[in-house]
Amino acid sequence: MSQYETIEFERTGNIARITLNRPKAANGINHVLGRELAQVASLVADDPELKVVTLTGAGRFFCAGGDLKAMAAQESGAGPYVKHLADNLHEAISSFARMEALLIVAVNGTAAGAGFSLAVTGDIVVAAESASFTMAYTKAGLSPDGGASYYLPRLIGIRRTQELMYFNRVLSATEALDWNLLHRVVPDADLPATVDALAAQFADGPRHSNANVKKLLLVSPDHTLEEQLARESAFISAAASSPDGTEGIAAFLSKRAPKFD
Ligand SMILES: CC(C)(COP(=O)(O)OP(=O)(O)OC[C@H]1O[C@@H](n2cnc3c(N)ncnc32)[C@H](O)[C@@H]1OP(=O)(O)O)[C@@H](O)C(=O)NCCC(=O)NCCSC(=O)/C=C1/CC=CC=CO1
Repeated sequence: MSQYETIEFERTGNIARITLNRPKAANGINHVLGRELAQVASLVADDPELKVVTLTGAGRFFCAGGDLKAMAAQESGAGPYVKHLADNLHEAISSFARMEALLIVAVNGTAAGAGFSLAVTGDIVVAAESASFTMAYTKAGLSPDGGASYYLPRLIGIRRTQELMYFNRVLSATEALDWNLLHRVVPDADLPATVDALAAQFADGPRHSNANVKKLLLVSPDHTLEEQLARESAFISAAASSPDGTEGIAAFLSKRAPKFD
């Protein structure tokens, strides 16, 4: 039996799989899901063996964002409840962003509000053809959270971010791909196999090198060229003497595929 009420969690070798599991509520984030997501994100972020974490939703939704029914049920106003949700969601997003393992997000259906924000935090983001994306926050009289105001301007620029946040435009998966929000769109039936293949590919890959890429890209927009050059230099020189670097270079010279730990 799962240790979580609203999340399925499975770990096989160096791959962990997280599934948001409130399908009857469109995998909306209530206080339990928010808390459990923060817990599971911290668990995977602290696991030094993991190379890949996958994240998807059960049923026909990826995640419809904050649970609006639970918000409406708060007798003395939804503010404190939403603060609690946002704190947990933000803890989870920060853990995913800082962890060395790669986060592969499989967007299996609608991603709305905080569900959209969560989806784009992935290092690799793959969507089913039928998936759709909408910010939805201002339509519900709320404002963005989940890092949307951080990631979206960096990914798609201010004008497109405004289009999503002010107009609540709904993007199809193909449009989201064209807008640089995703890496791949695949037929719905192929999503699980595609994600498994990507997870296996990165599970065989160089953990340290991929973690360096992740760390470099996360801070890049806030650094000067010289700061970033200094960081690149420190990272690549450490990588060159690491087991991954030693194996990668040796494999090239002996004309064979590298075998990373
Ligand atoms: C576009 C939709 C997501 C899907 O539309 P559709 O396919 O037509 O399906 P529906 O019939 O509308 O929905 C299926 C059932 O799911 C329930 N549901 C959907 N979204 C939510 C939700 N956000 N909260 C609670 N329940 C939800 C829906 O009522 C149906 O159940 P019943 O048949 O029993 O009624 C569409 O549903 C939609 O637009 N949903 C709202 C999207 C939205 O506004 N999301 C919230 C944005 S704000 C936000 O995310 C904020 C926070 C705050 C802080 C921290 C953390 C999280 O989020």
